[in-house]
Amino acid sequence: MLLVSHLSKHFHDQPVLRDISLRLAEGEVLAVLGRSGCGKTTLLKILAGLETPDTGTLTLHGQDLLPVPPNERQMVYLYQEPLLFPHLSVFENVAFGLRIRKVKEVEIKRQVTDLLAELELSEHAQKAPHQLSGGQRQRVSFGRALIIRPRLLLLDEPFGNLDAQTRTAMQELFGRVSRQHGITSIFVTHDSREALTVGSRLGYLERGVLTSFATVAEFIQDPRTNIAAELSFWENIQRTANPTPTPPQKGGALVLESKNLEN
Ligand SMILES: Nc1ncnc2c1ncn2[C@@H]1O[C@H](COP(=O)(O)OP(=O)(O)OP(=O)(O)O)[C@@H](O)[C@H]1O
Repeated sequence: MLLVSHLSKHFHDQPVLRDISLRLAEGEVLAVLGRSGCGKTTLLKILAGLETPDTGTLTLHGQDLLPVPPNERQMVYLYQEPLLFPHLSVFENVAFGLRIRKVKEVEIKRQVTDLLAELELSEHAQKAPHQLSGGQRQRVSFGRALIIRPRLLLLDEPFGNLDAQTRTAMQELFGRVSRQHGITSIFVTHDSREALTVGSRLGYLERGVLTSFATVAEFIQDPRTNIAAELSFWENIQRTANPTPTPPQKGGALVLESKNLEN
């Protein structure tokens, strides 16, 4: 369980996070939607230990995180550019976290092979990162994170550089694999559709203030998410493209209608 209480952060005299509190149970994915500059990255950096808050507390499974250095927090922070070792194969990139933990060779082979299959990367196992597409590199980076079973996965617009179709496929894959592995994560995004696809919990960050939504319906109806406006835009387009055919009417009915109008 992650507990964030009354977290605030200023840069110089600019408030960037204001009194943020949240609670995330194990296995939940909190999707945080927000526009550019709202403080999403700063929130993730504080969780990862890369920035310190001015005020507030952070606990993970009851442990106070603030004194814990980033490399001991057992979190992984993924962002748009996948960080891979260029000289290692896909297999060895994913295996890396197990090798430094001195896991036995036979176990490494089993875990990495299984995970590569889940991430649809088996046929690319021996390739170097430069021989992969952007979506494949991002899947390797996800595999590197999953293999060490992080206590918290932090994702900062991880699919932002991918084309729309690859992005949709990655969102589905992320949702499926993180559910299977029971990974607790915070996923920040500009894209409301992405938030709805990946999030089991939903939040909106605006000028450093986090709103948490109890239901998907609340999220959809909040005008800041822009979803209701977008739905009505598509409905209008559909109506224009496929106007409802006027039901065939008898002359009498039409006459009656025009009479009524005249009255
Ligand atoms: N190290 C820093 N020093 C000073 N100001 C900073 C620093 N880091 C971030 N900021 C400011 O804090 C605000 C929030 O930045 P942050 O990177 O958290 O935004 P974001 O929501 O992730 O935006 P984007 O989606 O564009 O990356 C911005 O106005 C930014 O200029």
